[in-house]
Amino acid sequence: MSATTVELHDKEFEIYLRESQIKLAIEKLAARINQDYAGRTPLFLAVLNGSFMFASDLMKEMRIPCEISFVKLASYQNTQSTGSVKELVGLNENLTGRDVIILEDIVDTGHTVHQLLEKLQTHVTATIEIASLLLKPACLQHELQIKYAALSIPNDFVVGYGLDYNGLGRNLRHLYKIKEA
Ligand SMILES: O=P(O)(O)OC[C@H]1O[C@H](OP(=O)(O)OP(=O)(O)O)[C@H](O)[C@@H]1O
Ligand SMILES: Nc1nc2[nH]cnc2c(=O)[nH]1
Repeated sequence: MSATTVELHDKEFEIYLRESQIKLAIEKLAARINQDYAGRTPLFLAVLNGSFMFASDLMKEMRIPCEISFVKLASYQNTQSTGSVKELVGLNENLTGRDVIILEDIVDTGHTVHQLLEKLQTHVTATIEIASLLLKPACLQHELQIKYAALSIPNDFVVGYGLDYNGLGRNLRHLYKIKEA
């Protein structure tokens, strides 16, 4: 048993999706990918940090040959402008001709995946798709085709199962949503 509420920093969170529900959704998603990519060897690109737990559990369900690599969109201060721009780090693979599947823990506004897709445009992949554990359809601000979304959720801030609130909560085995004050 684990707690139905957790406190992280100054906020309280209540249980939202149990580990068993998350695992079931990942099994179903993996079954689709196993079927769709039969005869191919997809390369998963998992976006750190949040996706580490999802990536691990999804990989264990893959029954076809596949590879995984971890990338990160790191912020650095642009000296020319006030805004911060992101740099793609960790991409050491040759993506030419590969069937790439981006792995995200959550697609919220879609900014992250949109930026990542832009950065991957210079690579001549065979195919490129997005697989996300969580999708907040009401929050999307980009026209993105998220072919593989394990779970659609409302616009609540969630933590656990890899997702953090200011660094804490990634270790939680269930998913929690912020408690209304
Ligand atoms: O669709 P979006 O609005 O862009 O939000 C989704 C992104 O936000 C989180 O990453 P974050 O930048 O918090 O970094 P983290 O993975 O290290 O927690 C999450 O892991 C996604 O990458
Ligand atoms: N932890 C966490 N990170 C996010 N990034 C974008 N949306 C979310 C969310 O709901 N929770």
